Amino acid sequence: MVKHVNTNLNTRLGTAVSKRTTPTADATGGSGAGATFAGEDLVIGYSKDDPVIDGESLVVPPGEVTALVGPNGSGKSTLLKGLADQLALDGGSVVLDGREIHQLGAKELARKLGLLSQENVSPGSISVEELVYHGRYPHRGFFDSVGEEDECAVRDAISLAGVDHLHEREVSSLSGGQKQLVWIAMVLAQDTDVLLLDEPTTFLDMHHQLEVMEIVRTLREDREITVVLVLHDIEQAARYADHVVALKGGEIQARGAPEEVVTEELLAAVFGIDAEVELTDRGPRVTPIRACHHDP
Ligand SMILES: Nc1ncnc2c1ncn2[C@@H]1O[C@H](COP(=O)(O)OP(=O)(O)OP(=O)(O)O)[C@@H](O)[C@H]1O
Repeated sequence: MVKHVNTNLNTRLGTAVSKRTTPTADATGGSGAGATFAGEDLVIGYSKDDPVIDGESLVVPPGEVTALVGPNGSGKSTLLKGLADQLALDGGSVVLDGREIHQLGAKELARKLGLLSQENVSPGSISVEELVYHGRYPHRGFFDSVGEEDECAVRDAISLAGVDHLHEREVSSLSGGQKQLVWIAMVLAQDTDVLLLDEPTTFLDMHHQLEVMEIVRTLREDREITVVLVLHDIEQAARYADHVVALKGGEIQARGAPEEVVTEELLAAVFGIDAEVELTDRGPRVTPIRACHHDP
């Protein structure tokens, strides 16, 4: 089963990755591999008096995968939105390849950083292909510059996300999981060096969850894309991420290699569960036993 998944995936990735070798690849904004990305002393929230994130810093290792984990309401999406300039910072700064992101124009930022948000709305009746074009051009006014390279990026993103068979369908007619794959195609079409993915496996069956995580792994290995993703499945986070950052109450409680962070102590303190953690060749295996005291 997994072998079958990987064979399809490699074929799809073969096409998608190859476009990076074109001489014009940098015209898309990509600086190449391993963008540097960090947030320092971040204050982010929805009211200045009561920020969700209050003074946290996060250095994202270039060309690697960092997973944000934590209970509901712990601030993962808020942090991601602040890092993506989707929520104005009330303090601190986010620096991408040596420049503060709020100083980048919308177009330049969209060429460097892609965000898969949880709050996706598709405009009216629109086909999958049209929507992925919107992903390639997240801001109005970009359509005047559509070229062969853009068409290629859209085609590759649709193929990579495995939604070729849906490309003519109206987005509104798709299932939740199918829509999620289309949102993923949208952000892949941006062809950025930094990808921020908020719960990319939401709504997906086990097969597609594995495919999406393998896409993340292969993008990291073949293109050295810098990825920050939010995951609720802690075993998946430990297996696919190089670094795990655990949040609770808007504060970073632990960060480091998966086996350092995913411990029985952390699961009790951050998630409020008694669990057994066994270290295996595939990373920590977590067996939840019961919900214990949970202080939100
Ligand atoms: N649009 C908003 N307006 C006001 N408060 C918000 C808004 N979105 C989130 N919050 C609050 O910010 C806090 C952090 O929410 P956030 O969505 O970042 O958590 P999360 O860790 O991503 O949660 P989940 O796992 O449930 O998606 C919560 O207390 C939430 O109620």
